[in-house]
Amino acid sequence: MQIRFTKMQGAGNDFVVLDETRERLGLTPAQYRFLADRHFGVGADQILTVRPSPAEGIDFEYLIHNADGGQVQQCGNGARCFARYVRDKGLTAKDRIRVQTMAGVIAPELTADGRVTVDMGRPVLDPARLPFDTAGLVPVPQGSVKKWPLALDGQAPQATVMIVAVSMGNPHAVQLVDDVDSAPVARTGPLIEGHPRFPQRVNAGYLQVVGRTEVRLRVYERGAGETLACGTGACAAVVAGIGLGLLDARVDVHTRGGLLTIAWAGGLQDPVFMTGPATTVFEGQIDIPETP
Ligand SMILES: N[C@H](CCC[C@H](N)C(=O)O)C(=O)O
Repeated sequence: MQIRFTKMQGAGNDFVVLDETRERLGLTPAQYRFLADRHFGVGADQILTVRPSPAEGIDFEYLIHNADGGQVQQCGNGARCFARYVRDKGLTAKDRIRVQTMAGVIAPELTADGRVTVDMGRPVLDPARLPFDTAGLVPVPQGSVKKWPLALDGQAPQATVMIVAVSMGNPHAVQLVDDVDSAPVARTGPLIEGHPRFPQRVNAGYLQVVGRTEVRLRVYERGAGETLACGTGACAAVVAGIGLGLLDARVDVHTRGGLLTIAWAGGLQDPVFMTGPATTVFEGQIDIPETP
C-alpha cells in the first residue's frame, strides 16, 4: 500500500504524520512499527494520525502510536507538530484548535514567535488513579507529593529508585538525579519502563534541578526508548518538581533536543501549559508491505 506522510520533529522528538481526514488507512501495529523503523521504514519515535472532528466543538481527533506499534493516550511534542501540520496543510484556518485524544481534549495554539503552546490538561498525581500498583509500598512524603520506592531487579546490588508517579493522560515515573549526563538511563530506563508495578508500562523521567525555574531532563519513553525530548515527560517532571517544593510555576526544561517551557499553577484543577518548537522536516511517500 502506497501512502503519503509528513516527517516532523518537536525538540528532536520525531514523528511520521498521517492524514486520515478523508479516508482511513487501516494500518496494523506491525505497519506502524515498519513506518517507525529507522532502517527499513521512515524512522520515528511516534506515528501521529490526523482524523476529522469527532464531535461538536472539537476540531480534530489525534491518534498516537509508539515506535513499538502500541497506541497510547498522549504525546506532547506531537501535539505541537499536529497543530503546525493541520494549519500548514490548510485543514484549518485556526491558530488555536481543540483536539480529542485518548486522554481527553487538549488545545494547541500557534504563537506569534513561531512556537506552539499547548494546554495539556490537568495532571494526575493520585496513585490510585494511575496504572501504578502501590500495594505494600511505603511512600516518602515531600511537599505535596509522595515519592515511591521502586526496586529494580536484576541489579547487583538490587537498586531502589524513589519515583514520583504522574499522569498527563499517559503514565510517568519521575526521579531526581544530580546530573542527567551521567544518569544510568540506558541501564535503568528499560527496567523502570517494564516494571511489574506499572501494568501498562511507564515513561521513565530523569530530572536534574538546576534552579527553581530551570531543569534538565532525559526520558526513557515507553514504547520508544530514550528520545531527545518528551513533551508529556517535561510536563510530568515539572509537576513532580513543583509538588516536591523544588520549582516555581514556570520552568525552562532543557532536553537533549531543545528547550521546552512548562507552566503549572500548582492546583490539581489547574492545566499544564507546554510551549516549544514544531518543525516540518520533509514530505514523502512509502510503500508499506501488507505484512512487514
Ligand atoms: N512514549 C509515550 C508517548 C509519547 C510521548 C512523548 N513523545 C511526548 O512528547 O509526550 C507513552 O508511551 O506514553
